[in-house]
Amino acid sequence: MRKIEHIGIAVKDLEASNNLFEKLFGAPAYKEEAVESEGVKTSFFMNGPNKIELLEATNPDSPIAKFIEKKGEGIHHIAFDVEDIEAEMKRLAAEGFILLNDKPKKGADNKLVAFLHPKTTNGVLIELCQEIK
Ligand SMILES: CC[C@@H](C(=O)O)C(=O)SCCNC(=O)CCNC(=O)[C@H](O)C(C)(C)COP(=O)(O)OP(=O)(O)OC[C@H]1O[C@@H](n2cnc3c(N)ncnc32)[C@H](O)[C@@H]1OP(=O)(O)O
Ligand SMILES: [Co+2]
Repeated sequence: MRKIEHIGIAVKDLEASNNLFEKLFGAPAYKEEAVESEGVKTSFFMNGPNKIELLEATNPDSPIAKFIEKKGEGIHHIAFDVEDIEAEMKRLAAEGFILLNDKPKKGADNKLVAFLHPKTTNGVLIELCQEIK
């Protein structure tokens, strides 16, 4: 794992949160993207070297809808940039972490992604991200 790729924040209303984060950072989201397989629409902000992903649920079964129902809005996951996602998944599985995917899947912002179950990572949902070249 290299650096933090992004921090994911679960929000109820993407448009309202886009306005809020635009005021916070002084610059608008550089991208909006829906990811149907995850039941989310997302927006991305850069602040210096830091990337923030806002996520709104698009259906009641979405992980974001369930998370907001239980815990409310807030930090949902931390994503780490990896060079070789399949090798990293294999390494982490051998270390005893529970992976939520058998293989990498297409995420947002041109990434292949995979998740580790928060019950094996001190209650924090971890995402692995590999840039698609
Ligand atoms: C846009 C694409 C991509 C990107 O490119 O960046 C994304 O970021 S997609 C983000 C949304 N997708 C995901 O989160 C996929 C991975 N998540 C899951 O598979 C599930 O959400 C889960 C983590 C397995 C939980 O699902 P499930 O067991 O069905 O939900 P429950 O509501 O029953 O929760 C069980 C248990 O887990 C706790 N939980 C749930 N989410 C989180 C979280 N984000 N962080 C910490 N803990 C979480 C939840 O509170 C429950 O705990 P207990 O109540 O103590 O049992
Ligand atoms: Co993410």
